[in-house]
Amino acid sequence: MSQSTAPDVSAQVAGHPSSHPATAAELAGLKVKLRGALRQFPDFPSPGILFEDILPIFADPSLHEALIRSLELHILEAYGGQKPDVIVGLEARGFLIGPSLALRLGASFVPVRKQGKLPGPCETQAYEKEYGQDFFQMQTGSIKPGQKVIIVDDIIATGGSALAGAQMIQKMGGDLLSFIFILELEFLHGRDKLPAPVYTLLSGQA
Ligand SMILES: O=P(O)(O)OC[C@H]1O[C@H](OP(=O)(O)OP(=O)(O)O)[C@H](O)[C@@H]1O
Ligand SMILES: Nc1ncnc2[nH]cnc12
Ligand SMILES: [Mg+2]
Repeated sequence: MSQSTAPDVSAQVAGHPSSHPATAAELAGLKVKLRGALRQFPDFPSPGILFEDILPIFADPSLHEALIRSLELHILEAYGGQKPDVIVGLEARGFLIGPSLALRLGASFVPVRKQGKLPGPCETQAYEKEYGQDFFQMQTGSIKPGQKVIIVDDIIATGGSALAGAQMIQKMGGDLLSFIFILELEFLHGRDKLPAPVYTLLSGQA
């Protein structure tokens, strides 16, 4: 098992933010570390797409820890020490981030899955992304009315995937606090179509 130097923040999330050792300098250092790990693959999965590969972050426990710590620092600062009730992750790469971030914060994790994977009654939402179309689903009732929700995913490109998640959460009465991504493809202006504040650790392909 890997060693983690991060403190247990579950108490600090509930407490006063000024007691947390969060600093802009710490976050800046973590971002530099994470930026250096990303890889790009031209023409994947189709011609003209420059694919941003975030998987090296998860291959290295210290980078993995840097990622979760960065997102945790942002949430602690953004919400004044209050924690969200639910972290929602978008299948598939959002599942790499969502559960560990939720655990760190003492929040629930709820998945958005591609159509046909979830049992029982579901909410369904069609969406378009940078290189295709698909349908997302959530189990009906997986978000309770009034719950404070943050959506996490690896990348925001056109914003279509994240918008679909937001639409299902809002249909169930969730209070969507924000969207959090590792990387933003700024030239696609995806954040402009999203109905809550957007935070991205890194920007790319401006
Ligand atoms: O902002 P958008 O244009 O919607 O694109 C961003 C989405 O595209 C990718 O998911 P994809 O479904 O392609 O692959 P995955 O199943 O590996 O997450 C990426 O992980 C984001 O979820
Ligand atoms: N350029 C890109 N790289 C990786 N994932 C993506 N999802 C949508 N666009 C992407
Ligand atoms: Mg995805």
